[in-house]
Amino acid sequence: MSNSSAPSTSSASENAPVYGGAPAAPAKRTKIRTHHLQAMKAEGERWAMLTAYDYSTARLFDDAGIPVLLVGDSAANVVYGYDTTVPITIDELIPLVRGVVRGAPHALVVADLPFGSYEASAEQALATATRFMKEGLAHAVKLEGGERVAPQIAAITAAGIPVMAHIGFTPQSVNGLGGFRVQGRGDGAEQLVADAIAVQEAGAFSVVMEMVPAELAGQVTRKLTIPTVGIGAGVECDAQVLVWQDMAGYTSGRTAKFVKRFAAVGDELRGAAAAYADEVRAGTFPAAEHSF
Ligand SMILES: Nc1nc(=O)c2c([nH]1)NC[C@@H]1CN(c3ccc(C(=O)N[C@@H](CCC(=O)O)C(=O)O)cc3)CN21
Ligand SMILES: CC(C)C(=O)C(=O)O
Ligand SMILES: [Mg+2]
Repeated sequence: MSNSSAPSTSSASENAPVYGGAPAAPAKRTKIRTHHLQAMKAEGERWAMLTAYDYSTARLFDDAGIPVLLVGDSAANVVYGYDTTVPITIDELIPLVRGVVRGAPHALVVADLPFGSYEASAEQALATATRFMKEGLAHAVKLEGGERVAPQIAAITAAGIPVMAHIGFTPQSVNGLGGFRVQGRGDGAEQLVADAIAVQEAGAFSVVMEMVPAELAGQVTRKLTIPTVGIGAGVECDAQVLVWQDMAGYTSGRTAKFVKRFAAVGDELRGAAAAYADEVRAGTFPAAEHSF
Protein backbone atom coordinates (compact mmCIF):
# COMPACT_ATOMS: atom_id res chain seq x y z
CA MET A 1 0.00 0.00 0.00
CA SER A 2 1.17 3.53 -0.86
CA ASN A 3 4.84 2.82 -1.08
CA SER A 4 5.76 6.37 -1.95
CA SER A 5 9.37 5.82 -2.87
CA ALA A 6 11.72 8.27 -1.27
CA PRO A 7 12.73 11.14 -3.53
CA SER A 8 16.36 11.06 -4.57
CA THR A 9 18.83 13.70 -3.49
CA SER A 10 18.30 16.97 -5.31
CA SER A 11 21.60 18.43 -4.25
CA ALA A 12 22.88 21.12 -6.63
CA SER A 13 26.44 19.82 -6.48
CA GLU A 14 27.20 16.09 -6.72
CA ASN A 15 30.01 16.47 -4.20
CA ALA A 16 28.29 18.69 -1.70
CA PRO A 17 28.35 17.27 1.82
CA VAL A 18 24.96 16.13 3.05
CA TYR A 19 24.04 17.67 6.38
CA GLY A 20 20.35 17.02 6.40
CA GLY A 21 17.19 16.50 4.45
CA ALA A 22 18.50 13.77 2.17
CA PRO A 23 16.77 10.39 2.07
CA ALA A 24 18.25 7.85 4.45
CA ALA A 25 18.20 4.88 2.12
CA PRO A 26 17.76 3.93 -1.51
CA ALA A 27 14.23 4.14 -2.80
CA LYS A 28 11.98 1.12 -3.36
CA ARG A 29 11.99 -0.36 0.14
CA THR A 30 8.56 -0.83 1.61
CA LYS A 31 7.24 1.72 4.02
CA ILE A 32 6.38 -0.37 7.07
CA ARG A 33 2.80 -0.33 8.27
CA THR A 34 1.07 -2.18 11.07
CA HIS A 35 -0.28 -4.85 8.71
CA HIS A 36 3.28 -5.83 7.78
CA LEU A 37 4.01 -6.57 11.44
CA GLN A 38 0.83 -8.61 11.64
CA ALA A 39 1.91 -10.56 8.54
CA MET A 40 5.33 -11.23 10.06
CA LYS A 41 3.66 -12.78 13.10
CA ALA A 42 1.66 -15.03 10.80
CA GLU A 43 4.91 -16.05 9.04
CA GLY A 44 6.80 -16.57 12.30
CA GLU A 45 9.31 -13.94 11.20
CA ARG A 46 10.98 -12.16 14.14
CA TRP A 47 11.83 -8.47 13.91
CA ALA A 48 13.80 -5.92 15.89
CA MET A 49 12.68 -2.56 17.23
CA LEU A 50 15.12 0.09 18.47
CA THR A 51 14.65 3.41 20.13
CA ALA A 52 15.77 6.56 18.31
CA TYR A 53 15.73 10.16 19.48
CA ASP A 54 17.12 12.16 16.57
CA TYR A 55 17.42 12.44 12.80
CA SER A 56 20.98 11.11 12.44
CA THR A 57 20.53 7.87 14.36
CA ALA A 58 17.11 7.32 12.80
CA ARG A 59 18.78 7.41 9.38
CA LEU A 60 21.33 4.80 10.39
CA PHE A 61 18.73 2.47 11.87
CA ASP A 62 16.38 2.90 8.91
CA ASP A 63 19.33 2.09 6.60
CA ALA A 64 20.02 -1.00 8.72
CA GLY A 65 16.49 -2.16 7.95
CA ILE A 66 15.03 -1.80 11.45
CA PRO A 67 11.28 -1.81 10.70
CA VAL A 68 10.02 -0.05 13.82
CA LEU A 69 11.62 2.86 15.67
CA LEU A 70 10.40 3.97 19.08
CA VAL A 71 10.88 7.51 20.30
CA GLY A 72 10.85 6.27 23.87
CA ASP A 73 10.18 8.29 26.98
CA SER A 74 13.53 6.69 27.91
CA ALA A 75 14.72 9.96 26.31
CA ALA A 76 14.20 11.15 29.88
CA ASN A 77 17.26 9.11 30.85
CA VAL A 78 19.43 8.98 27.74
CA VAL A 79 18.72 12.42 26.23
CA TYR A 80 17.79 14.65 29.18
CA GLY A 81 19.62 12.89 32.03
CA TYR A 82 16.72 12.43 34.45
CA ASP A 83 16.82 9.49 36.87
CA THR A 84 13.45 8.07 35.77
CA THR A 85 10.97 8.58 32.94
CA VAL A 86 8.52 10.34 35.26
CA PRO A 87 9.54 13.98 34.65
CA ILE A 88 9.73 14.07 30.83
CA THR A 89 7.03 16.16 29.14
CA ILE A 90 5.12 16.10 25.86
CA ASP A 91 6.94 19.25 24.79
CA GLU A 92 10.33 17.65 25.43
CA LEU A 93 9.40 14.61 23.33
CA ILE A 94 7.60 16.04 20.29
CA PRO A 95 10.68 17.73 18.74
CA LEU A 96 12.58 14.43 19.00
CA VAL A 97 9.75 12.62 17.21
CA ARG A 98 9.88 15.14 14.36
CA GLY A 99 13.59 14.51 13.85
CA VAL A 100 13.22 10.73 13.89
CA VAL A 101 10.36 10.78 11.38
CA ARG A 102 12.43 12.90 8.97
CA GLY A 103 15.33 10.45 9.25
CA ALA A 104 13.30 7.27 8.80
CA PRO A 105 11.50 7.08 5.46
CA HIS A 106 10.75 3.36 5.80
CA ALA A 107 10.40 2.59 9.50
CA LEU A 108 7.14 2.81 11.38
CA VAL A 109 7.79 5.48 14.01
CA VAL A 110 6.08 4.97 17.36
CA ALA A 111 5.98 7.79 19.94
CA ASP A 112 5.79 7.06 23.67
CA LEU A 113 3.15 9.05 25.55
CA PRO A 114 4.82 10.39 28.70
CA PHE A 115 3.69 9.93 32.29
CA GLY A 116 0.78 12.21 33.17
CA SER A 117 -0.39 12.74 29.60
CA TYR A 118 -3.01 9.96 29.21
CA GLU A 119 -3.95 8.30 32.52
CA ALA A 120 -6.75 10.66 33.58
CA SER A 121 -9.26 9.82 30.86
CA ALA A 122 -9.84 8.59 27.31
CA GLU A 123 -10.31 12.26 26.30
CA GLN A 124 -6.93 13.26 27.72
CA ALA A 125 -5.27 10.27 26.03
CA LEU A 126 -6.78 11.07 22.64
CA ALA A 127 -5.80 14.73 22.90
CA THR A 128 -2.21 13.77 23.70
CA ALA A 129 -2.01 11.11 20.99
CA THR A 130 -3.38 13.64 18.50
CA ARG A 131 -0.59 16.09 19.37
CA PHE A 132 2.05 13.42 18.71
CA MET A 133 0.47 12.71 15.31
CA LYS A 134 -0.11 16.32 14.22
CA GLU A 135 2.95 18.00 15.73
CA GLY A 136 5.35 15.05 15.92
CA LEU A 137 4.22 13.41 12.66
CA ALA A 138 4.43 10.02 14.40
CA HIS A 139 2.84 6.96 12.79
CA ALA A 140 1.62 5.38 16.03
CA VAL A 141 1.73 5.99 19.78
CA LYS A 142 2.59 3.80 22.74
CA LEU A 143 1.35 3.97 26.31
CA GLU A 144 1.92 1.98 29.47
CA GLY A 145 -0.68 -0.17 31.21
CA GLY A 146 -3.06 -3.04 30.63
CA GLU A 147 -6.69 -3.31 31.74
CA ARG A 148 -6.56 0.12 33.39
CA VAL A 149 -5.85 1.92 30.10
CA ALA A 150 -8.14 -0.13 27.84
CA PRO A 151 -10.59 2.81 27.47
CA GLN A 152 -7.68 5.05 26.43
CA ILE A 153 -6.48 2.52 23.82
CA ALA A 154 -10.03 2.14 22.48
CA ALA A 155 -10.52 5.92 22.14
CA ILE A 156 -7.18 6.48 20.39
CA THR A 157 -7.61 3.58 17.94
CA ALA A 158 -11.19 4.66 17.23
CA ALA A 159 -9.73 7.97 16.06
CA GLY A 160 -7.53 6.14 13.55
CA ILE A 161 -4.28 6.25 15.49
CA PRO A 162 -2.49 2.90 15.90
CA VAL A 163 -1.58 2.08 19.51
CA MET A 164 1.23 -0.08 20.85
CA ALA A 165 0.59 -1.14 24.44
CA HIS A 166 3.26 -1.79 27.13
CA ILE A 167 2.68 -4.23 29.99
CA GLY A 168 4.71 -6.07 32.60
CA PHE A 169 7.24 -3.70 34.13
CA THR A 170 6.02 -0.23 33.19
CA PRO A 171 8.78 2.24 34.11
CA GLN A 172 6.45 5.24 34.50
CA SER A 173 4.90 3.38 37.48
CA VAL A 174 8.27 2.57 39.07
CA ASN A 175 7.21 4.29 42.28
CA GLY A 176 3.97 2.32 42.44
CA LEU A 177 5.57 -0.99 41.48
CA GLY A 178 8.16 -0.76 44.25
CA GLY A 179 11.21 -0.42 42.05
CA PHE A 180 12.69 -1.87 38.86
CA ARG A 181 11.36 -5.41 39.13
CA VAL A 182 10.36 -8.41 37.07
CA GLN A 183 6.55 -8.60 36.77
CA GLY A 184 4.18 -11.52 36.32
CA ARG A 185 5.83 -13.85 38.84
CA GLY A 186 3.47 -16.01 40.92
CA ASP A 187 0.07 -14.37 41.30
CA GLY A 188 1.11 -11.63 38.91
CA ALA A 189 0.93 -14.06 35.98
CA GLU A 190 -2.86 -13.98 35.89
CA GLN A 191 -2.92 -10.16 35.83
CA LEU A 192 -0.32 -10.08 33.07
CA VAL A 193 -2.41 -12.38 30.87
CA ALA A 194 -5.54 -10.32 31.62
CA ASP A 195 -3.66 -7.14 30.68
CA ALA A 196 -2.43 -8.66 27.41
CA ILE A 197 -5.92 -9.71 26.40
CA ALA A 198 -7.41 -6.37 27.45
CA VAL A 199 -5.05 -4.32 25.30
CA GLN A 200 -5.59 -6.58 22.28
CA GLU A 201 -9.36 -6.34 22.68
CA ALA A 202 -9.15 -2.57 23.07
CA GLY A 203 -7.52 -2.43 19.63
CA ALA A 204 -3.75 -2.27 20.20
CA PHE A 205 -1.77 -3.41 17.12
CA SER A 206 1.12 -4.72 19.21
CA VAL A 207 2.21 -4.97 22.85
CA VAL A 208 5.57 -4.52 24.56
CA MET A 209 6.23 -6.91 27.46
CA GLU A 210 8.98 -5.68 29.76
CA MET A 211 10.74 -7.86 32.35
CA VAL A 212 8.33 -10.80 32.22
CA PRO A 213 9.49 -14.40 32.81
CA ALA A 214 10.31 -15.96 29.43
CA GLU A 215 7.88 -18.83 29.76
CA LEU A 216 4.94 -16.58 30.60
CA ALA A 217 5.86 -14.21 27.75
CA GLY A 218 5.87 -17.22 25.41
CA GLN A 219 2.40 -18.25 26.58
CA VAL A 220 1.07 -14.72 26.05
CA THR A 221 2.70 -14.52 22.60
CA ARG A 222 0.97 -17.73 21.52
CA LYS A 223 -2.36 -16.63 22.97
CA LEU A 224 -2.43 -13.20 21.31
CA THR A 225 -3.09 -12.55 17.64
CA ILE A 226 -1.12 -9.24 17.74
CA PRO A 227 2.70 -9.21 17.79
CA THR A 228 4.45 -9.09 21.18
CA VAL A 229 7.67 -7.12 21.57
CA GLY A 230 9.91 -8.29 24.39
CA ILE A 231 12.46 -6.46 26.51
CA GLY A 232 13.67 -8.84 29.18
CA ALA A 233 10.86 -11.20 28.18
CA GLY A 234 12.71 -14.07 26.49
CA VAL A 235 13.14 -15.26 22.93
CA GLU A 236 9.57 -16.42 22.32
CA CYS A 237 8.19 -12.92 21.79
CA ASP A 238 7.45 -12.03 18.17
CA ALA A 239 9.91 -9.12 18.27
CA GLN A 240 12.49 -7.53 20.56
CA VAL A 241 13.24 -3.95 21.59
CA LEU A 242 16.24 -2.31 23.24
CA VAL A 243 17.23 1.27 23.99
CA TRP A 244 19.81 1.94 21.28
CA GLN A 245 22.43 3.37 23.62
CA ASP A 246 22.26 0.13 25.63
CA MET A 247 22.46 -2.00 22.47
CA ALA A 248 25.43 -0.04 21.09
CA GLY A 249 27.44 0.31 24.29
CA TYR A 250 26.82 4.03 24.59
CA THR A 251 25.17 3.96 28.03
CA SER A 252 27.39 4.73 31.00
CA GLY A 253 27.30 2.64 34.12
CA ARG A 254 25.41 -0.54 34.91
CA THR A 255 22.69 -1.69 32.54
CA ALA A 256 19.74 -4.04 33.12
CA LYS A 257 20.19 -7.79 32.81
CA PHE A 258 18.25 -7.89 29.53
CA VAL A 259 20.79 -5.66 27.75
CA LYS A 260 23.32 -7.07 25.30
CA ARG A 261 26.01 -4.72 23.95
CA PHE A 262 26.54 -5.22 20.24
CA ALA A 263 29.23 -2.54 19.95
CA ALA A 264 31.33 -0.18 22.06
CA VAL A 265 30.21 3.12 20.54
CA GLY A 266 30.81 5.03 23.78
CA ASP A 267 34.48 4.04 23.88
CA GLU A 268 34.83 4.82 20.18
CA LEU A 269 33.27 8.27 20.53
CA ARG A 270 35.26 9.19 23.64
CA GLY A 271 38.40 8.11 21.77
CA ALA A 272 37.48 10.23 18.76
CA ALA A 273 36.89 13.31 20.94
CA ALA A 274 40.22 12.82 22.70
CA ALA A 275 42.12 12.27 19.42
CA TYR A 276 40.56 15.39 17.91
CA ALA A 277 41.48 17.48 20.96
CA ASP A 278 45.03 16.09 20.92
CA GLU A 279 45.49 17.10 17.28
CA VAL A 280 44.12 20.57 17.91
CA ARG A 281 46.54 21.03 20.82
CA ALA A 282 49.44 19.67 18.76
CA GLY A 283 48.60 21.86 15.77
CA THR A 284 48.26 18.86 13.41
CA PHE A 285 44.58 19.54 12.79
CA PRO A 286 43.54 21.30 10.63
CA ALA A 287 46.11 20.29 8.01
CA ALA A 288 46.54 21.99 4.63
CA GLU A 289 43.91 19.73 3.07
CA HIS A 290 41.29 20.98 5.56
CA SER A 291 42.16 24.61 4.90
CA PHE A 292 41.19 27.05 2.13
N1 LIG B 1 18.91 3.22 29.00
C1 LIG B 1 17.70 2.75 29.29
N2 LIG B 1 17.40 1.48 29.01
C2 LIG B 1 16.17 0.96 29.31
O1 LIG B 1 15.94 -0.24 29.01
C3 LIG B 1 15.20 1.80 29.89
C4 LIG B 1 15.55 3.13 30.16
N3 LIG B 1 16.80 3.58 29.86
N4 LIG B 1 14.68 4.01 30.71
C5 LIG B 1 13.30 3.64 30.83
C6 LIG B 1 13.17 2.23 31.16
C7 LIG B 1 13.67 1.88 32.54
N5 LIG B 1 14.08 0.53 32.34
C8 LIG B 1 14.70 -0.25 33.30
C9 LIG B 1 15.52 0.31 34.25
C10 LIG B 1 16.15 -0.48 35.19
C11 LIG B 1 15.96 -1.84 35.19
C12 LIG B 1 16.66 -2.69 36.22
O2 LIG B 1 17.36 -2.20 37.05
N6 LIG B 1 16.44 -4.00 36.16
C13 LIG B 1 17.03 -4.97 37.09
C14 LIG B 1 15.89 -5.85 37.53
C15 LIG B 1 16.18 -6.74 38.68
C16 LIG B 1 15.11 -7.80 38.92
O3 LIG B 1 13.94 -7.49 39.15
O4 LIG B 1 15.50 -8.96 38.88
C17 LIG B 1 18.03 -5.81 36.30
O5 LIG B 1 19.05 -6.17 36.86
O6 LIG B 1 17.79 -6.10 35.12
C18 LIG B 1 15.14 -2.40 34.23
C19 LIG B 1 14.51 -1.61 33.29
C20 LIG B 1 13.88 0.11 30.99
N7 LIG B 1 13.93 1.36 30.26
C1 LIG C 1 12.29 0.36 26.38
C2 LIG C 1 11.12 0.78 25.58
C3 LIG C 1 10.11 -0.31 25.45
C4 LIG C 1 10.50 2.06 26.07
O1 LIG C 1 9.37 2.13 26.47
C5 LIG C 1 11.32 3.26 26.05
O2 LIG C 1 12.44 3.24 25.50
O3 LIG C 1 10.86 4.28 26.57
MG1 LIG D 1 8.92 4.00 27.37
